Amino acid sequence: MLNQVTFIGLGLIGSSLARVIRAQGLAKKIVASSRSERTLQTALDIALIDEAYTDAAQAVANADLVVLAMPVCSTEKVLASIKHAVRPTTIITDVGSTKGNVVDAAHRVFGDVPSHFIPAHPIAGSEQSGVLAGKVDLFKGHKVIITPLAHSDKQAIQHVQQLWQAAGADVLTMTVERHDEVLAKTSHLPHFLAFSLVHALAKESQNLDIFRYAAGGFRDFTRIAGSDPTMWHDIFLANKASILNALTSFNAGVEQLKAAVETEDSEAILGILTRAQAARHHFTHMLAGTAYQKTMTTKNLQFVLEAGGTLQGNLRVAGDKSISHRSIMLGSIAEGVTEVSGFLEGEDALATLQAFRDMGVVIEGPKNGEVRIHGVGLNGLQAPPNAIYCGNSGTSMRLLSGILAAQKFDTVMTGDPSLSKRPMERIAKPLRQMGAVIQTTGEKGTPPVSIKGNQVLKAMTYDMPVASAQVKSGILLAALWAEGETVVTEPAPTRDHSERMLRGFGYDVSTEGSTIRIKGGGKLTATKIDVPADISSAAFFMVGASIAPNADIVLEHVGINPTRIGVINILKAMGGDLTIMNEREVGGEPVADIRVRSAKLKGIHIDEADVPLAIDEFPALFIAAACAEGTTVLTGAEELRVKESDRIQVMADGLITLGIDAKPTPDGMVIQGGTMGGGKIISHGDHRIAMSFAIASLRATGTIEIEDCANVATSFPNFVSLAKRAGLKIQVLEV
Ligand SMILES: O=C(O)C1=C[C@@H](OP(=O)(O)O)[C@@H](O)[C@H](O)C1
Ligand SMILES: C=C(OP(=O)(O)O)C(=O)O
Repeated sequence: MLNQVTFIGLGLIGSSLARVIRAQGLAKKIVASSRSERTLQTALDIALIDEAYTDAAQAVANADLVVLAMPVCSTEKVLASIKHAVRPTTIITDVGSTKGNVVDAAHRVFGDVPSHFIPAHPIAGSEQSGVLAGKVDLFKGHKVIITPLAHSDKQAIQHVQQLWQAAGADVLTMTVERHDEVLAKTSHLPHFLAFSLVHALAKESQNLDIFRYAAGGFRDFTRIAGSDPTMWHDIFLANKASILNALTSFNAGVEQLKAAVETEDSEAILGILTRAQAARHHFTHMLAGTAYQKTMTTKNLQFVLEAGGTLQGNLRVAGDKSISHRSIMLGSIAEGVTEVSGFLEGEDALATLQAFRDMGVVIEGPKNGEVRIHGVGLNGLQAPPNAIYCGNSGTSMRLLSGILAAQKFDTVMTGDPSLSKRPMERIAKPLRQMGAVIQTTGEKGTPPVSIKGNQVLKAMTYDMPVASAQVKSGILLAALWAEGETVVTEPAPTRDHSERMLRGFGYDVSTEGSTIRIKGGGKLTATKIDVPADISSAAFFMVGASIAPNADIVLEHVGINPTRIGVINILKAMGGDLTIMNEREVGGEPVADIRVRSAKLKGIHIDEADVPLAIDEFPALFIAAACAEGTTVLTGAEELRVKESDRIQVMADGLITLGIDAKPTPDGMVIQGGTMGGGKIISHGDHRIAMSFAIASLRATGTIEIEDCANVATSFPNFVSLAKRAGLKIQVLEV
């Protein structure tokens, strides 16, 4: 609690902060000084302040904290006028949108910037101005940037931080220079453009008509041209250099789009628009704190499942994740336009899509699962502007490694905290053998992965030590650019979507037993891809319908590639009632509708040959085992320990919480079937753990709460709505 806070200036920002201080009783006395007597009188009338002065020096005399909240260009004058009136311990802060000129002003007035002067900038506002426009919640959830100097007083910094935190703001610090450069682009340039667009239109003779017919686009684009002219006049001058720089690069962008329109270059126009649209969506995600940027926010989703319920009806689950990733990758390096339908609009596949957009590929959509990829050929990828962010997706990072190893440019790939713990040497090592220069991080060889461009790759013969489709695919992709024939042998069959899809793009790949051969130097020709529903997503419903009483569902258009059907084999071996119907082939991949009804499951020793064919389905299958009569034993599945979470440990922990006797082993688990109660499950941000325990509720006797479920959007974004429609008693809470 401060004795006295003094505001110099009491417009929108100052009066909003005064309201926060008043509402929370942070100061005994609020004093203000303003050039406008009317403002001061109004503030006194509404009891926002206790004392008012037109003379700033008088207002600051007894202040512990002075907040400069007037237009930035007045800073020097105001500081000069209060210089001798403030105590040396008084903290002075400001709210200006530019920081360099404020610091310069302090420098000129005081000789050196006082250690108790802490510049700050709340990034909040509205086009309204004045003391009556202020709102107590104006800063809630907004960012406030503090730009302390090297010699700033630590305690003073802390006080200013606490003040803004009390206002509900998200406080961050950066240097003065960085602040001015960032704000020039994100705030000052848009205001500049809005003012100048409205001005240009208003000058035209038929302006009245133009404004009358102006639609939403005009409104959205120019809202901020209604902002306070004095304030913006000051900002434009105060941050002149950075704004002019930002304007120069903006102009270059305008010229580029103008040239594309002039020459009717559809490819270029679409390229600019789709990349802008994607960036804007990405930005919306960031603001909303949804899964793709989850690690940057504290937002978390919790699933709450009431016990009981059943599953009924026809369901088409989300598109196959593995095939969706590959459709973007191969489509991008093919010649011509590839059309994809049934694409999985989940965060993992979108991370791959974004990676290729970053490398200059024009990709339209996804819209209702449809994507059009304007392939650039094997030599057309361009250096991405930044590190490629793979989010939660191991498939993106390992397959991309193969492609990036063969490019002319250097790249770095990063991931979220889960992916950052996963092993990448398994792909880096064989790629090095082909001549790639690729570096993983730390003793465990995890992300970030750095790849040096401009290497000549050579074909190789490689016996894979782990049965991994990601490693196999990464190598096959690198082999497209390698001299000679690459030969890969796998220790057990893994999903062969890459091989099938390469053939679909007209590229010759041969498979004989466990050996795959591919020659470099060919070309891929664009094609059409129909992505089947993902058997890994369908698996939750297969298990759900098997364990729930009176269940009867049909899962439509599910991919039943023989390298993916472990879950069907295992459930059938446990006594599951599954019927495969309408088998057909779409674009080189077999699909079918699968009817699943309730069944009395029994425990089994899972055939190790089924392990790679059901590698992602074990979390769900463990739930089936918990509901089966007798013991289920899984061996040979140590790979589960290096997925999005340690799926052996995390599933065992969850099952034990629900009262099941589950014993983790180094390479699997032993589960005694029994009765599941309720409880709180920690999913460790692993989508498959979250969905598995959600379907467990169909047989549980108590409520199940599952923490950390936002990542379900990586592979199955509409899981909740589909599951609810089918009969799962699921609720989602934002916590
Ligand atoms: O190639 C693929 O699309 C995948 C391969 C598997 O990983 P591994 O190659 O690590 O077994 C699987 O777990 C992953 O979800 C998808
Ligand atoms: C392991 C998985 O995916 P990835 O390796 O692509 O993160 C999965 O989806 O279960």
